Amino acid sequence: MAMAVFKAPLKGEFHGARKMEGKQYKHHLLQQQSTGRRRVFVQTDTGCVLGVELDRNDNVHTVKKRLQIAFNFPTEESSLTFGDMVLKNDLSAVRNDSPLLLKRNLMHRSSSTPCLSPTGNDLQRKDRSGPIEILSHSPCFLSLKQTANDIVKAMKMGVEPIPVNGGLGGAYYFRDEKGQSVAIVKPTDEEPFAPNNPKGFVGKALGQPGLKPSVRVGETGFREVAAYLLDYDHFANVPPTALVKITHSVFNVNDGMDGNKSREKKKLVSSKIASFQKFVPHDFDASDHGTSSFPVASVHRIGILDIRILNTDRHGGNLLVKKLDDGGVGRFGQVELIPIDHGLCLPETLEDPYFEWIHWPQASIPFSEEELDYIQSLDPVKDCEMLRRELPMIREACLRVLVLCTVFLKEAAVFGLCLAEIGEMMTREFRAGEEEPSELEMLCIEAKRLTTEQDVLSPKSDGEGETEFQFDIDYNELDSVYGSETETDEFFAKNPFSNGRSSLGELKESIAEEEEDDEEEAKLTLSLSKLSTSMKNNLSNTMGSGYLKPPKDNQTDKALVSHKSANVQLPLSVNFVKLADMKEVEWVVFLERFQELLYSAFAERKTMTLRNTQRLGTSCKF
Ligand SMILES: Nc1ncnc2c1ncn2[C@@H]1O[C@H](COP(=O)(O)OP(=O)(O)OP(=O)(O)O)[C@@H](O)[C@H]1O
Repeated sequence: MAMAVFKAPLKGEFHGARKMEGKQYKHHLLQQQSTGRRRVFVQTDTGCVLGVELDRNDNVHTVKKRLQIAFNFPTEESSLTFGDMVLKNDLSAVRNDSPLLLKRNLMHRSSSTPCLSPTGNDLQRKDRSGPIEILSHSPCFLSLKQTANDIVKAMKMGVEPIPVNGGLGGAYYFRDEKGQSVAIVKPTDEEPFAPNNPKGFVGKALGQPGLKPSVRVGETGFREVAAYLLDYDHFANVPPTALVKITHSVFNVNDGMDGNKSREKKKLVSSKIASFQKFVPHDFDASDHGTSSFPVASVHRIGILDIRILNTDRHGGNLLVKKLDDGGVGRFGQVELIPIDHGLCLPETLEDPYFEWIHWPQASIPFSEEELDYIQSLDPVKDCEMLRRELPMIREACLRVLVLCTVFLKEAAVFGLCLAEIGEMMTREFRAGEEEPSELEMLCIEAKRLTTEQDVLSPKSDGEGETEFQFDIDYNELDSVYGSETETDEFFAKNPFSNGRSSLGELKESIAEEEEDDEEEAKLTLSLSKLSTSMKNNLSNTMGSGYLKPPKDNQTDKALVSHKSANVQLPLSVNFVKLADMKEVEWVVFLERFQELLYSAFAERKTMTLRNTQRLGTSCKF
């Protein structure tokens, strides 16, 4: 049953348009390589942004020196990071237009540290970039370039952006000369809990675990862009989205990490890294009205995207609805669906997704031939290559989630499962107040167990020079964010956001932790034993009883306490299985084992659906 998903080439028909424009892009890359000149955008962990021109001779040291002058703070006590990578000295991996993060070490930051914006106008003078700079020369963003030009023209005429009232994060409608909204801009440092959030949800530095523990503060913007880039041929209708460096006085800058005081009165100009999405005129969203008028194809296409990117936030408000005709008095005619807000997709670990469409009748209708062709044309390896190229800051952990979910989708579609069935297999259930792993997670747990039994995991194959993923970096990051071991313990004791381990990576192991692991193990075994009979039967039939062995990486991210700041109450979130802690060789074996387990899991799911349909009677068929 396992398909050769990694060998399947991309089919031209779905990706043709972007391929055509690729030549121009390649030319740009070659030019850049030959001169060694690059421009990067350095963002401090409190949100301030500066464009910096690099030449061939630059290294981390020389760049930090320049930043020290510009930002007016000692940069030797800080680290420069680029996605997963902490840059030591060499800058050759850094690509043109990349955003870099300058993080101060903990001892130099306190919650009262003001956001770095020492002399806004000075900074602007040193930074020669324009008011809106798209952080890519890729042809994928050509239409947005025009939108950006229209906005700049309008700004010169005095047309001001309008802050968006709803939502937890800072967002702004930018307008054209006619005063019409043409783009929605969401600065990364105004996300929920980020230092410059305008709605009082503050308290964390960029790079720390955010609203969802598996999505770091300041990293929702590139996810929005990833969703657009992965939506080949606008199959799901994601509005064009780019990462930009944008400068305007409308943006919010707080006085301190924990402060709600913005410097609104001063109205200083500030530069931000932000997601920049085409504004799509619409009539309402999917939470406002009944869903029966939604076209089956639109629901399927959006569902296919949500599955690939493990969207944890597809609620009704994130599906805009545009009426295409007037269906007569009191009736809706044709509508178009526009999926927005993909900031919480591609988490760093497997999470509980949220698929609003899961119980819509459209999701139970089999995929069409065209949809099946599209799914089969997907190539997760090429997707990763493309994302690494376009969004070099993307974390390997996110890419693994993308690969796993795409493999799952492809295999499930070949087997004949419908959208609802696939979504259900990915979704966790709550039983007796406890969250249980989804069927997908159970399969991963088992695949991981089988992987560890392989020869490749013997010490000699512990690959030298293997890629180290962000979990390794996390230890350092957490040390620098939360301090030394003692400080860390104290932090976690005070901060129920964590259960004493990083939500994104384990901290040092200790004897106490092993004891805790035993307890967790017992708890999880109990939890797993309560799993749906489908999974249990299925797994025990195909794998023997060993499958109940619980994972070692169970983590709970607990609620935060005080009002609004990062100490707001957040729901519990459990991490049943990590993907990024596997070395490359283990990951490949894991994927093989995973695919081998799928057939019987799908068969069992199909049997369950049939049983339920028979029990409910034909009237429940859509
Ligand atoms: N591309 C778009 N075109 C038109 N309107 C949009 C677009 N994107 C967002 N909006 C509008 O802006 C509102 C806020 O956007 P969005 O939900 O993406 O922001 P958010 O800050 O992430 O919100 P939340 O905290 O609810 O997740 C949406 O409810 C929608 O009305």
